[in-house]
Amino acid sequence: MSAATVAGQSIDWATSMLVSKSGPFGVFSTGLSILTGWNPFSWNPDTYTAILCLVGVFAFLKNYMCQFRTWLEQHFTSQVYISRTDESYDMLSTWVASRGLQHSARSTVARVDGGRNDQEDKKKPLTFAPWNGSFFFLYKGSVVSYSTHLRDNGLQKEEEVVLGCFGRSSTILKTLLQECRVEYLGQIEDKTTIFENRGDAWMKMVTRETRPLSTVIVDEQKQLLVEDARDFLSTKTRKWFAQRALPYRRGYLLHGPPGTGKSSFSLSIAGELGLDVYIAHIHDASDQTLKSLFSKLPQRCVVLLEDIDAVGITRSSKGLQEAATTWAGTLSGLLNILDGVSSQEGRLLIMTTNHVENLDEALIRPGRVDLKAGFQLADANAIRRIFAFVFHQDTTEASTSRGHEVDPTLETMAKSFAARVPEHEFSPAEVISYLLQYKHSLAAAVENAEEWVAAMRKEKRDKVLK
Ligand SMILES: Nc1ncnc2c1ncn2[C@@H]1O[C@H](COP(=O)(O)OP(=O)(O)OP(=O)(O)O)[C@@H](O)[C@H]1O
Repeated sequence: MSAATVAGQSIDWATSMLVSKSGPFGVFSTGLSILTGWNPFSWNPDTYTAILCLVGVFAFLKNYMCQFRTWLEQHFTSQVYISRTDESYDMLSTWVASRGLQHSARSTVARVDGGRNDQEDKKKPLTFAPWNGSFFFLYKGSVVSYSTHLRDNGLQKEEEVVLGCFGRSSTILKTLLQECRVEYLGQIEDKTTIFENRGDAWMKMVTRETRPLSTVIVDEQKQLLVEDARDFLSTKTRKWFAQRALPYRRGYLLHGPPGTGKSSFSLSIAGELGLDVYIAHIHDASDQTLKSLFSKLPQRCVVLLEDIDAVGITRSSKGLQEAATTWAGTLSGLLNILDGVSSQEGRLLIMTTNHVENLDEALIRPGRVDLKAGFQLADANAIRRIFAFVFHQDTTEASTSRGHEVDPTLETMAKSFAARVPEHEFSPAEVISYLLQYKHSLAAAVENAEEWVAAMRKEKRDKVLK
């Protein structure tokens, strides 16, 4: 059949290409006519004209329909807006996911959930969240709409969720969000949530099991720091500060070589006191960004500024000096933020550094830093405790059967191991890393200790020579 016969019209060569059986549209038209019994290429021109008119009318009305929808929303529905960077977003999305509601959304965004890979068979689990569209669900008998879109906040585009319901009262939405909050708090109880800054917003990175303080091998002096923090957060102390109009803030400086447990200790303190941790990466933060970040901190939290020396704040004979650095902020700006009114009440600031001697006095003066704690390379006692700690699980059954007695064999081996590893030469992280190779063989860990020490010494010497 020729193209002209198919169309029933006299047509030019271009049209003939379109409708020719060998062309894509010809194949489409033939397929469509076989499947549905009607063939658009056999319609007369009036039909096309009518369709075009309808499309035109719809295009014309579309704007009015959008305006009408907005008007309806404004006058007959209520909304609650939830920003992606606010923790209420996590509360809502956890609630939505727990009920599988995200499957009602036609368009979803997939993410690998790095925070939930605690089960072996669930490596890199995927989570799906509603994205760029809307869906409806029933909540306590009310229809609730859930829609997401990108909101331009002037600096960047940010995901925003809009919850909506019919009527002028948003009570049902607030009840829903309260329920999300309660459920979320129940799920993160006994866990530590870690936030990091993305630009001037705090993003939840992970919620993980609280690390008990007993798993960080530190000397008795560090226990004083924990007690100080506990006392600071008590209601009595808060009132004491309020009565004297003193800024209710506390600052700690943890200093010492890499791998001695400064970060682990900070996270454990937060866990012990039931606080969330806010890690501020100040290297690429301008003064304005930092100010905005500090003003968004919740009351009662731990703010962690790691490797504070690395941003280029150095001591100088001329006083404050910002060394040649790529840091986007300034020392004076940072000091103002730490002292300033925008800095939230009830926050514990923990700064860590490998080079306390390089820090400017102004940064660590009392008021900004109230207590300092030095972390050292492992001494004999620490080496022995680390050994007992690492191999503790292998002997759990034995120690349980004897109550909570210390396993004498483990103790003897720990002492023997400590006698073979020199004091103040290796960090706890290095010792742990060595022991983990032998997690199923205590005896080999002790036997090969001297060999490991020799290899480590050589490696360190070679590094210095390079
Ligand atoms: N005192 C310690 N007790 C138990 N584990 C430790 C200790 N010190 C280090 N570790 C382990 O070593 C690893 C690194 O420790 P961590 O990051 O806390 O050290 P750090 O002093 O903060 O290092 P850096 O200065 O490089 O940031 C972690 O896995 C931690 O569990």
